[in-house]
Amino acid sequence: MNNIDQPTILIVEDDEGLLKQLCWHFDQYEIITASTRAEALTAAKQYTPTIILQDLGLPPDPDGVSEGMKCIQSLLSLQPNCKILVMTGRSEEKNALRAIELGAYDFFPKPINTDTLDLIIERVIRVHSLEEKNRQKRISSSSSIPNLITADPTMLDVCNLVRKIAPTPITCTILGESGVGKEVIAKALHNLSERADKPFMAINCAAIPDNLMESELFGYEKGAFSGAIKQTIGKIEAAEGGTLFLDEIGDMPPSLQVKLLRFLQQRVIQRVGGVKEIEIDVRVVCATNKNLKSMIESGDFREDLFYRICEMEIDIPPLRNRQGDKTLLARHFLDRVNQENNLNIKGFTEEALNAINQYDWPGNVREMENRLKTSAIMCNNNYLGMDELLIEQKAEGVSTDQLKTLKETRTHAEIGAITQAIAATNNLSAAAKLLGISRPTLYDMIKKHEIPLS
Ligand SMILES: Nc1ncnc2c1ncn2[C@@H]1O[C@H](COP(=O)(O)OP(=O)(O)OP(=O)(O)O)[C@@H](O)[C@H]1O
Repeated sequence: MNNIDQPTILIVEDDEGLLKQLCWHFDQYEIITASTRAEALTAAKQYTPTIILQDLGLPPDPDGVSEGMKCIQSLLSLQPNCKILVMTGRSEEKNALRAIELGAYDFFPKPINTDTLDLIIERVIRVHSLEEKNRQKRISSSSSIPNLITADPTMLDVCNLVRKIAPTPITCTILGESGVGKEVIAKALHNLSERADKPFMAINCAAIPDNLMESELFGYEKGAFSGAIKQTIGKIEAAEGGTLFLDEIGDMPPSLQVKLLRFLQQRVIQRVGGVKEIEIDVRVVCATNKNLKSMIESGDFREDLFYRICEMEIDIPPLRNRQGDKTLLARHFLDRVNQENNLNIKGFTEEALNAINQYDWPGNVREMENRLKTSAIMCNNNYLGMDELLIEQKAEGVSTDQLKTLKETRTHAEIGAITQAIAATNNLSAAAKLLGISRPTLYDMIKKHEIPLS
């Protein structure tokens, strides 16, 4: 990724003499040059410049501004965070203002006064560096939950709830499809509580055979059954003082549901084969992707246990329903894979990013994490593309869950686009430009849809 303290400057200028002069003047920076829109786009993709100095008169319209304006728009849709400084002729103020409307950051007149240009560049570097730091801070602190990245309003509500109930002894059950981050939330409940320095013990009720589950949970005394060669404590006892996370609680065998209920009511256990009652102080957090209420109706889950473990339910939405999270998480995982494997993949191709946003991610965040890990390792280019991502693009057409009223569809699309633009730019002016609307209109829409800004 771009080093914000050592900026890269892309100069887009078709006048060779001026180009040389600028390169010579800015020899303390990393400079890339381009003399056409196509070259500028290729260079922007490859080097992610911080600043772009761009002439408005570019071929095939060197005496007009049409190509220059198009170049600004294309560069900004590719690199919404870069700062474009437009070079204009003395009498081109109107064009300069149009360029600013399109998203350019500033303009300066030709012939170039290098002292003025130096001042502008220094200011732009400072602003860009601050914005970049804020963007990074916002991503890591938006949820204020360690290891949980989100910008989705529903998820941010979940994070608020987690912070509120973490310090309490409430028994929570986290509901949601596989891979949505239920264990991340369970760990957050532990880490944000006073029990944080005590153990967090997780047990996956679906992964342990029924006949071993009781000894796994409650432990056993020596000689309790053949093979019990020494006294062994179970997960509940091992979690003493901390948190016990019962994952896939819907798979708990009925015989053990009674024993678990007794433990939750009396807070004592007996090891298998033992007679002594052992007092235990643990906070219990459960999770499931099953519908416990219908399991109660079919007689597969005890109603009394349900009420014990669901003093508070925390519902985690699937990734496909979260606004802005697909892009945010994809970038987060790509950064992580880059770091962990010493790679330097700069981002996604436009096609790949569209595919990431259109795909439903049935395996949720886990699927995305794994997919990006393998794709990045296969990637030999600067940008991760469709060849590595291997996501099938959705066929055109209307799925049943798209059959909403026109108003609902529009509202959903507006909220999604606004949240994504803000997540991508972390700057309301740039977001408005990216969306092709004015800043006041963006404010009105944020207010209308009650979109949170932090
Ligand atoms: N919001 C998030 N930000 C970053 N990483 C996340 C997020 N949510 C989930 N993950 C990562 O995705 C993976 C799956 O998350 P987790 O195990 O918590 O899901 P789960 O809902 O408990 O899955 P299962 O139901 O299969 O047990 C983990 O590696 C986790 O770190």
